[in-house]
Amino acid sequence: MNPHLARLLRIAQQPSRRLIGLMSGTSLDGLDVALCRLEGSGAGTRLTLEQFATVPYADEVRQRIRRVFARAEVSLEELTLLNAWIGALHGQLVLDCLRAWGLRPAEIDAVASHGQTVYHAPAHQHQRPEYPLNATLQIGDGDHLAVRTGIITLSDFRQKHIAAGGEGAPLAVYGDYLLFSSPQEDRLLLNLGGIANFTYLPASLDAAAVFSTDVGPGNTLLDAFVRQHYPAHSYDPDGQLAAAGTPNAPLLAALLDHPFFAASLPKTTGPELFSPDYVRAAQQRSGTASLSPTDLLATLTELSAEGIARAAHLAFGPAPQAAVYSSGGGMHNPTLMQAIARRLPGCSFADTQALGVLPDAKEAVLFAVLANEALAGSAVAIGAGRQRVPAVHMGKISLPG
Ligand SMILES: Nc1ncnc2c1ncn2[C@@H]1O[C@H](COP(=O)(O)OP(=O)(O)OP(=O)(O)O)[C@@H](O)[C@H]1O
Ligand SMILES: CC(=O)N[C@H]1[C@@H]2OC[C@@H](O2)[C@@H](O)[C@@H]1O[C@H](C)C(=O)O
Repeated sequence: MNPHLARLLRIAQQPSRRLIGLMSGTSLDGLDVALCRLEGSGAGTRLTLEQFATVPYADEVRQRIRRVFARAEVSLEELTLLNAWIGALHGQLVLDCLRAWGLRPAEIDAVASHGQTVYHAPAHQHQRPEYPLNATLQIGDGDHLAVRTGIITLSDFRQKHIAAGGEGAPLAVYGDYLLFSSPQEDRLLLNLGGIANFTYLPASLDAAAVFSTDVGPGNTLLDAFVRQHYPAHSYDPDGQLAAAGTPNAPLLAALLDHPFFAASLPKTTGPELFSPDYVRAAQQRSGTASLSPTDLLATLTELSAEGIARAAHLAFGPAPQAAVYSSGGGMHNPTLMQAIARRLPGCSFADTQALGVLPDAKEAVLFAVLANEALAGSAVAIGAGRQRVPAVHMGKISLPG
């Protein structure tokens, strides 16, 4: 037998696994690296986050990704080169983290790599009748990562979700359901990333009622306009710029005038829709093109909060009551968090540290959990009807030799 397959079999049969989860999101701020010990699988999963680091991307890396990120037409050569280059880069960053943590690659059972989303195209968003399907693309090839590190690598998780009828996202629902369900309270796990999304976990523990959905922009529009108007910054530090401005009601109304916000749940989206052009078009329609940068940022902050509230109202009625646990970089933005809390007065707010998982690590941890399920779990059956979540194992397996 191929010795790598024999090792894979041993890893799958072990009572626990040491996995590294990797996530690079829409903010392009860097690679999240989570070293996890996972015991058991499924609802019996016990997670220990042993190490976590966000390795910042050099500007050159961010600039290269931006050449192909969320654009309908790109250089195929650039995309081809980036796919291999990012796979090898992520492999090198894993080796750098292991060295800093005093660990050898042989001490890691597998790497679970999300890669870098470059384009997300659910059918309701691309609306091309000749392609009646959902699609998404993450680059950062798993074989390059496996060969560079010498570690078995699982990657490209979203394709199986789509092949089984999903939109390829949010995948958080699997990890949230396995790690954070509680009979004590209804919970909303709210991720404030470039795109905001939440997972509903009922206190009833009824798996059929569990779902996860994107809700609209999180940080992506805020970041884009901060970079444009305040080149020394890549985001609105602590929401101070937005706090100095005044939300503009006509612009907010124009920004919210899109079918996405009223579309039934679950749904996904991305910067392909919520782009700077989306904002500029809304400014033209509402006659607010000359808005001051702080008023624009104040309005975009309200947009992110309103998208979250409207999805919560769609799901739970006019007065949602749940325990909200936030994660993602947007939770560090007090102006955004206050705008959300104002719209959900019946909810309590904490972050996922209260549930034992570092908020900034949560997405990288998710991919370690997904890999653990692929290696040692059984397909998780969640949701029902339109909110049915594909009960599949996810991740392509790359052997290092
Ligand atoms: N102190 C802060 N004040 C305001 N915003 C912040 C702060 N810290 C982080 N952020 C926001 O969080 C973003 C990074 O968070 P995160 O890593 O969750 O984004 P992401 O990787 O794009 O997430 P996702 O993959 O879910 O899209 C930053 O770009 C910024 O918008
Ligand atoms: C296509 C894609 O990369 N989507 C991301 C994005 O970032 C946040 C939100 O949109 C979420 O749907 C998803 O990532 C998280 C990890 C998810 O799949 O749950």
